[in-house]
Amino acid sequence: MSEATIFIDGEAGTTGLQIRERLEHRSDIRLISIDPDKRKDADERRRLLDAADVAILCLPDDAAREAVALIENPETRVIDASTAFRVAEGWTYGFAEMTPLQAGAIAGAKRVSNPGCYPQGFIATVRPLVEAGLLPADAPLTVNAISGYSGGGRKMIEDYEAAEDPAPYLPYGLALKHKHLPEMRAYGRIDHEPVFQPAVGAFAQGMVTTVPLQLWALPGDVTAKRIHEVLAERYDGEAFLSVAPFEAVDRVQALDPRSYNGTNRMRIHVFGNEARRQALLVACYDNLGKGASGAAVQNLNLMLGREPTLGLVMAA
Ligand SMILES: NC(=O)C1=CN([C@@H]2O[C@H](COP(=O)(O)OP(=O)(O)OC[C@H]3O[C@@H](n4cnc5c(N)ncnc54)[C@H](OP(=O)(O)O)[C@@H]3O)[C@@H](O)[C@H]2O)C=CC1
Ligand SMILES: CC(=O)N[C@@H](CCC(=O)OP(=O)(O)O)C(=O)O
Repeated sequence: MSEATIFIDGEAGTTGLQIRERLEHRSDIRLISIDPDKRKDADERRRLLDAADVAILCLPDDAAREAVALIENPETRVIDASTAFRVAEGWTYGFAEMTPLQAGAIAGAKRVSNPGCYPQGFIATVRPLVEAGLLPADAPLTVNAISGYSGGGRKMIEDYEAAEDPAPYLPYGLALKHKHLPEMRAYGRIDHEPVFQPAVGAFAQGMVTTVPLQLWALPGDVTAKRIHEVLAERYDGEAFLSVAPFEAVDRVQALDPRSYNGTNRMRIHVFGNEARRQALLVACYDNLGKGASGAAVQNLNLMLGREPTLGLVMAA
């Protein structure tokens, strides 16, 4: 197996560090690093970007745009963890399980945009239902979600860890214009952006997204059980995504947002009340794992033609 040269631009940040941890022991990869004093030096970054087979960008959006513009080597492939290119033309969305064809598209792509953490849970639960005709594309959808504070990067981590009594639950995104809305709409295959109500919790890492559905308002006779069947069938055999048996939570801890921390796993649950004709679609995963660094390594494996699970923790 030939060794691939990988440069992580932003390797000292939250996402970059976690990707580094997942790659540094691998014999099929040669990691090249920037001198910490030069990490914002454009010439040095260009040199390393051009030397890489794959550059993984773990930067704020503007710095990610700048990094892409710096690249001169036409052979350098890119995985960008930021929001900058998620709905941009010429970029492949790096959510491998999104459709049966997506992993193949990522494998052949030059530019891959890692998905946002929250959108993955939303897209994973909603898109198969739109494609199966259970949810009309113009359905008015809502997504409620909670993330650990590491989702806000180094600054939020420092703030939470310095706080004496941080709020256990803090809703935000109240202006309803969160940066994840365009990708939720585009890849959820829906006509309208959902009402997205995220919250940050006083725990470091882990995430739950919830999409409530008023089944009585949908055309046809959609049941929660049918929704569960469609999702279970869609993700059957996937290494990283599983669908729990219908309503199979007997302890509330099963939906602890931290339950998949350190792994690249996502677990989907469907709950329903058939009499009221309501359902809940829930996804539980690690915002820094499947939500960020794990997905980036999964995409890298696909791009390099490696075993998809290489270097990724599978069990919680
Ligand atoms: N945290 C999360 O859960 C997730 C994050 N992401 C995305 O990943 C990206 C990185 O986020 P995260 O790791 O959390 O952020 P951090 O703030 O933890 O890390 C960002 C890193 O980029 C460095 N940096 C900033 N500007 C430049 C520049 N101009 N040139 C070179 N390096 C620079 C920072 O250095 P310094 O601190 O010295 O400025 C820091 O090391 C973001 O776009 C975010 O949206 C994606 C999914 C989930
Ligand atoms: C808790 C928190 O602040 N989370 C971030 C989302 C994580 C992030 O910025 O990264 P991605 O867009 O790449 O997923 C936010 O809501 O802006």
